[in-house]
Amino acid sequence: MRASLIQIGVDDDESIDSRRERAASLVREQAGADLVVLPELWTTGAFAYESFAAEAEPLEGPTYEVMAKAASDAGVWLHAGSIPERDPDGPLYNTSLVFSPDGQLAAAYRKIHRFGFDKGEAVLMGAGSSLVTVRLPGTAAGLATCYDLRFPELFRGLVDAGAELLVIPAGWPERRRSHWTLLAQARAVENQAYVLACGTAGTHAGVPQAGHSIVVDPWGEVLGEAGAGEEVLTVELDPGRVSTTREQFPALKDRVLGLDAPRR
Ligand SMILES: NC(=O)CCC(=O)C(=O)O
Repeated sequence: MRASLIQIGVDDDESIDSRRERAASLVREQAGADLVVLPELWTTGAFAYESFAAEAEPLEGPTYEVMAKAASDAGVWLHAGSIPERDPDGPLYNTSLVFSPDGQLAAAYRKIHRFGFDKGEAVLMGAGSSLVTVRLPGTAAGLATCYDLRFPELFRGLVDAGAELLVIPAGWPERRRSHWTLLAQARAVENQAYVLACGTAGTHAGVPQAGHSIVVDPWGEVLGEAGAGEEVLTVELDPGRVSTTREQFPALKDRVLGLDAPRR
């Protein structure tokens, strides 16, 4: 299985329309890959809080249309990263879209853990409440977004639902790059799953981005890591390695659930 992570540059001096077209061209260039991944909120930038409301789109808005066509033109499974979604009956959401190679929406995931503590995304967007997995040929992917990476219980839920690939679009800042790499490897090792974590390059809203998109195998080995700039990271995965790793080193079977709370 060939996966290509498009670590697109998100800079304030490029219009969203231009970046959308450029992203679609980059997806088309990945024809021959099995799975293509874009990052979190790559239209606005994950930290461009002041533009979320103005640039939010309905689920089936312009990014959906362009990405559905790009997926079918390239004949790939496309995790199109996330968009600021405007729910007609509710708040904004940070919503990831996955398209099948015929351009049909296969899954949508609303980010559960919103970043910013009491500011930014945490107050501007609503929180998703549902885990999402999507069947891919010969495997299953679990979806998470950026700050979700810090919450291991979410990934355990995805593994319990059958996920073997954990796909994480992000807009992770350079300031905390060491956490990004460490957490991506930790999620892979503890869940004995592939981690595909795709970030952005460039600087938007004054926040330099880490880049360094990374693919980690179920043993925790880094299969590929991008640099800081715009780049397409392509790796070969063997989904069968998830079950062999889980059989040969069956730590997941030793989980102990429902522990008693400490006595006071
Ligand atoms: N967009 C995000 O979720 C940023 C997360 C982040 O910066 C962090 O967890 O650190």
